[in-house]
Amino acid sequence: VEEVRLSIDRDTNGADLLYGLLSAPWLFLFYYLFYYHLLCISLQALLSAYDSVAQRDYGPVLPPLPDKLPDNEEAMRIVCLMKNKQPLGVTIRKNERTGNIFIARVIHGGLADRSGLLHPGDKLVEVNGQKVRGLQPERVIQMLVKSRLKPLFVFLITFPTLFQAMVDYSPLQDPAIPCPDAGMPFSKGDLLEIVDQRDIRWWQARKLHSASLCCGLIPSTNQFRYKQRELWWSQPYQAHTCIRPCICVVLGECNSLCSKGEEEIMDENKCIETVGFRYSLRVWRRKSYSKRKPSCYSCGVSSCHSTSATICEEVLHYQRHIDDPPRLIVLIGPSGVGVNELRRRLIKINPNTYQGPISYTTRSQKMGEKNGREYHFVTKDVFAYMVVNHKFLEYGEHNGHMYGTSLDSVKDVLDNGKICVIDLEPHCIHSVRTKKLKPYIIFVRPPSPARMRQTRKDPHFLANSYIKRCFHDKDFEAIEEASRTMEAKYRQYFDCVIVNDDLQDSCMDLFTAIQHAQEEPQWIPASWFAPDHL
Ligand SMILES: Nc1ncnc2c1ncn2[C@@H]1O[C@H](COP(=O)(O)OP(=O)(O)OP(=O)(O)O)[C@@H](O)[C@H]1O
Repeated sequence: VEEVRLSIDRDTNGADLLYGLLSAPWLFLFYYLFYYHLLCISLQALLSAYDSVAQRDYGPVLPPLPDKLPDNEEAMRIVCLMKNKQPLGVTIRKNERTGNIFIARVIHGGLADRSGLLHPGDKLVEVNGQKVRGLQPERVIQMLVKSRLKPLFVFLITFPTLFQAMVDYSPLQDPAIPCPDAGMPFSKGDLLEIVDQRDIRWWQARKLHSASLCCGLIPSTNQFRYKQRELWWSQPYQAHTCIRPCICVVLGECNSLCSKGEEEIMDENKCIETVGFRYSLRVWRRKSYSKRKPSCYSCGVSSCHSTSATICEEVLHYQRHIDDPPRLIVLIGPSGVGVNELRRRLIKINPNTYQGPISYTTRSQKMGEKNGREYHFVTKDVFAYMVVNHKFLEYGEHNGHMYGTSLDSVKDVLDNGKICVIDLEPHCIHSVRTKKLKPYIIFVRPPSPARMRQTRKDPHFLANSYIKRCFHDKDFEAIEEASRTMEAKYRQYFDCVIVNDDLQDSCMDLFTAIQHAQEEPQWIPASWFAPDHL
């Protein structure tokens, strides 16, 4: 200001004055400093903006995991879907008993289908952090629909599809397999996870509970059927050795207990104390084995069931609910191994928990017997009517009289809340493998013939046993042979195997197995389970 006043006093030209002022070095320095400062500020702002952008987490904020997680972590998934106007394309089902919500169907071509993230059978746990258990399906659908144009987080548990092998398979002996080394051998009863079913002839699977996590090729159901047809046509010239399916057998084929006179078997009349046991039926069975004649009475339902036409059967993990009826306990074993002795002891020790079904017979009622206690006494016509109407799980003839175990008598026991324990011929297994009965099948295996000789001929034991039966030495080899044959053909159906060596130990094993069957989760065919599960 001072400099400008002096210039005016000196009557200086205005333009010169302005020029002088603007070109003054101090002003230039001022501009320079000012712009430099501005530039620094801008750069700083730019860098801090960059930093904050770079540091910012643009990933989804996942809802916290629920407290109770299943042991199998692989089964859990959190799925994030961005919904547009299109419907999600899933239907929901609620298990009324447990309140669990499941995906029932994934509509082909819908959003869920195209995402590949949701599958039928998946259990929904949370939708956007909100628990869904117990909610009505309509409410869950609303929750799914609401999050249009916002990320939709679904916490779910998937159940891998598992199958149980129904045959033995050896790829190295299969001439049809494209690469034998890529094949996966398996045995009846193995649990398989089929990971790829796209190829019509060869699936890819891995074995559960196996040290190797690698997948291998196995024949598809189509390929298996084709092999079966080939096998059928090639008989008797050449048989496939790579697949050993379960082949339908006739009674007597696998039970080769050597001949035994009826006098060696305790007289039926002395067996009034065997109330409710199918003693006569067993006597009849033994007679049939000894004569080795195929019987047409062996089973009420066709024993040549379709499972022989499948390579594997889908299974699911099942935990019996407290309100479910108890599972049917089926004991299977070669004649003479001690199935009846074990069953009788179990029921005798705890008659309030275990019970056998009351059999039907056409023989006349004896003194001291009561209809519906020892047997249901019926006429031949009634019995024939029941046979025709598939009422029996198993039936047969002894001394001109018919004997049979009906499905209804088994249901009566189960409906009373008791655990029904039956013994059955293995080829009749299919008659009990139903959703309602959910049988737990225990195979009773003999110990070595030497141990059998020791235990079965012990006079002290015989004095205390319920059923007194004399064995010859050759019987023990026959029992072992029958057991081997039975196990080879039917082990895919066995849930548990008990070796009947020391009777006390075997009783404990049986008791533990039955408890396990009723209280612990088990693998059961998906067909016994699916409608409630979904
Ligand atoms: N662990 C055991 N130790 C010694 N003896 C046994 C044992 N288990 C069973 N027994 C005896 O073996 C004989 C045959 O048993 P049981 O009648 O129960 O056989 P099963 O398998 O029911 O045969 P079947 O179907 O032909 O009647 C009986 O005398 C029984 O007491």
